Amino acid sequence: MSAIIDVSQLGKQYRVYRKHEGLWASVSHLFKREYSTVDAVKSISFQIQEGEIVGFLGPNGAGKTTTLKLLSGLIFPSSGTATVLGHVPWKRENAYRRNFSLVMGQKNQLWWDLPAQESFRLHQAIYKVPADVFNRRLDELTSLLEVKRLIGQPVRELSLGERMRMELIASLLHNPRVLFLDEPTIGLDVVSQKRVQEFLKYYQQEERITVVLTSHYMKDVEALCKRVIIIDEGEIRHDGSLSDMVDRFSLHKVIALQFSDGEIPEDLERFGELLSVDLGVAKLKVEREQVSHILATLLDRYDIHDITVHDRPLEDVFAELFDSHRKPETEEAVV
Ligand SMILES: Nc1ncnc2c1ncn2[C@@H]1O[C@H](COP(=O)(O)OP(=O)(O)OP(=O)(O)O)[C@@H](O)[C@H]1O
Repeated sequence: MSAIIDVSQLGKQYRVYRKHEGLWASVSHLFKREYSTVDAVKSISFQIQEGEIVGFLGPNGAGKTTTLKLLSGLIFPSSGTATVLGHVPWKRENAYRRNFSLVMGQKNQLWWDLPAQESFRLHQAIYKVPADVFNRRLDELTSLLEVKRLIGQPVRELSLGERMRMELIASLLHNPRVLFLDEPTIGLDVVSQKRVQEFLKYYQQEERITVVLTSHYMKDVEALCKRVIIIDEGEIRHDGSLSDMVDRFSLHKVIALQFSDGEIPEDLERFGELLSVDLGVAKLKVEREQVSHILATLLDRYDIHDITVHDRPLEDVFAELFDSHRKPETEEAVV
């Protein structure tokens, strides 16, 4: 089976204007500008099969949005190739446009001052969706996302969560086969995040569409993605199952302990970092390779009522993985 998304050695460089400190430097650089290049994406390759939902993860500035923009044909690559549904995205063929959608959590595609239903009708016209199909899909999507009563209200009056749900509807009305989601739950409260996650899960399973999702919320990733591609500084660091990712990058585990006498021993920190003590349960962060040795020693040494070993939360695994890669921001971007 050929891949629905096939990316081969794709690269994107941006030209950035180098800014110098001080008035004299600013004036002289008005006449002689200095540029440098940023490798936003460096020769990445991956394939995604039809019906997969893949988390595309990485720290700020890793190259996620750039990759999604390339795959949506919004920008041209500097090197390499890609096809989505057999189309080269940056050729911007109509047949491709009709079959994918890009939703960016930080950008609106809906008209701010108009009710969402007006934007939906515009989409219907652009994508030439027949009236009966459009009405049926709109009815289905607005019920699933529980926003039926809001589609006549100007978008600017909606809450962030309601607006995001409208954005999703707009992106799905023409029944795309591939959906790129860039931070779809950014800024949403926990309840709205969960609603969006549940909708995406249901919709993706029902329609078997292919989804590439970037998110900094690990709850989104845990709820939706079996496979994750991790990108950092424009390069792919991991492509595989979420559980393999945790196994590979999580250097620590957490041991939760409850002592029979309810007391926390004073010397517990000699085994690892004491993360918390809550309702008589002590959580100890220990090196993964030491877990069995530490468990044996603890059981031997103390009278223990209950003991369990957990993986660290995904957020912590990521923070550990990417912590050392932050760069100071000294350059100003130009498009
Ligand atoms: N238009 C642009 N001009 C110059 N540099 C850019 C431009 N867009 C992105 N970059 C740079 O390319 C790199 C990758 O940016 P990108 O937006 O793809 O990262 P990201 O992984 O989506 O980050 P985030 O999680 O913060 O959204 C960054 O160093 C960024 O500063």
